[in-house]
Amino acid sequence: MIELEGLTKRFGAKTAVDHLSFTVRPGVVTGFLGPNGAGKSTTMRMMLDLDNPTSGTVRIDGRHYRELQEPLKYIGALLDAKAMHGGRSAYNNLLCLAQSNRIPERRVGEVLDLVGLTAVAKKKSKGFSLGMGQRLGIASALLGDPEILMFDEPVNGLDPEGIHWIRNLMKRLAAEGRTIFVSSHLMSEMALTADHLIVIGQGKLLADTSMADFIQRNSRSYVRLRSPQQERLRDLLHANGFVAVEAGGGTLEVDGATTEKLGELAAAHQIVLHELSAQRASLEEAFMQMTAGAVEYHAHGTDIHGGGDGPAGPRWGETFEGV
Ligand SMILES: Nc1ncnc2c1ncn2[C@@H]1O[C@H](COP(=O)(O)OP(=O)(O)OP(=O)(O)O)[C@@H](O)[C@H]1O
Repeated sequence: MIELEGLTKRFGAKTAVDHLSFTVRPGVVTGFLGPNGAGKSTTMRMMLDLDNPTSGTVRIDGRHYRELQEPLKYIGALLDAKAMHGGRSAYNNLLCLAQSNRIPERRVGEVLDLVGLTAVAKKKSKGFSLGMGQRLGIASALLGDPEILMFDEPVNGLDPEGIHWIRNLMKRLAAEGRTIFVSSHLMSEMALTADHLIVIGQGKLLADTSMADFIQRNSRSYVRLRSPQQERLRDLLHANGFVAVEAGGGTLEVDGATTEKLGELAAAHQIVLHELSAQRASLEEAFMQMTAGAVEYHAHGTDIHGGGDGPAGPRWGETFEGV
């Protein structure tokens, strides 16, 4: 388990991480999401004691990272895949890490096998492709067989087979009861991997929620209609208090209505429908909507939604269930 309490990091006048408090629990994959510059890497670095917090604390199974003896046995991390010593072979890079954490040498072979690098184990890592470097970084994270694993943008540079592999690896590790914390700026990727989400924007916590709840709360649901009598249909909808927005391709979108209600209304007025479907915005859209507040805040430096007539949904600084 990883626990953050009031974690804050300032670089001069810039607050990169702003009073973050959340808990990363075992047994699930927790996605750590935020747009570029949101403060994800800085947070992860502080979790690993690579950066000092300005204030606040991080606890790894109740202890500060510095208090962990042989930390690789508690927490493994892939932060910067290029952090390896390029002049050393993949095997020797891992061996050095293993020796400094009293991990038996046979484990080096095991993790190289696990990440599919056995064939290039003796090659210098500076010649590795980005994807091979990522795999080597993942091997180093797994070396101590830790209960907690952190991955910063692990699919970067991986080919589709590699992406599939890392997704399954993270799920398998979580199913073994480990704590898996993975950052990404891609919601679509998280949708396929994470069970729980922590979303940050401009260093602040925007959401701490299960994936299912996140989708439920943040994605807009609407009905899409297409008709050869589009104008009549639109007038009819307006006359009945619905706001129908033209969405291209001859379709209309209506918020806050059911397909049953709209289908019956059209039928009662003998309007032919070629499409009547319930739609839900994608996770990517939900994420954009949520973090749009942070971007707007950045641009205006004031209350972004003024009179409250902005888009429905979460806003900058607003809290969510579980936050
Ligand atoms: N050493 C530093 N000195 C000054 N500012 C920094 C430093 N490290 C990070 N920052 C700033 O802090 C903010 C958060 O950066 P961070 O790299 O943690 O974000 P991120 O969410 O990981 O973004 P990305 O997805 O682009 O990696 C950014 O505005 C960044 O410019």
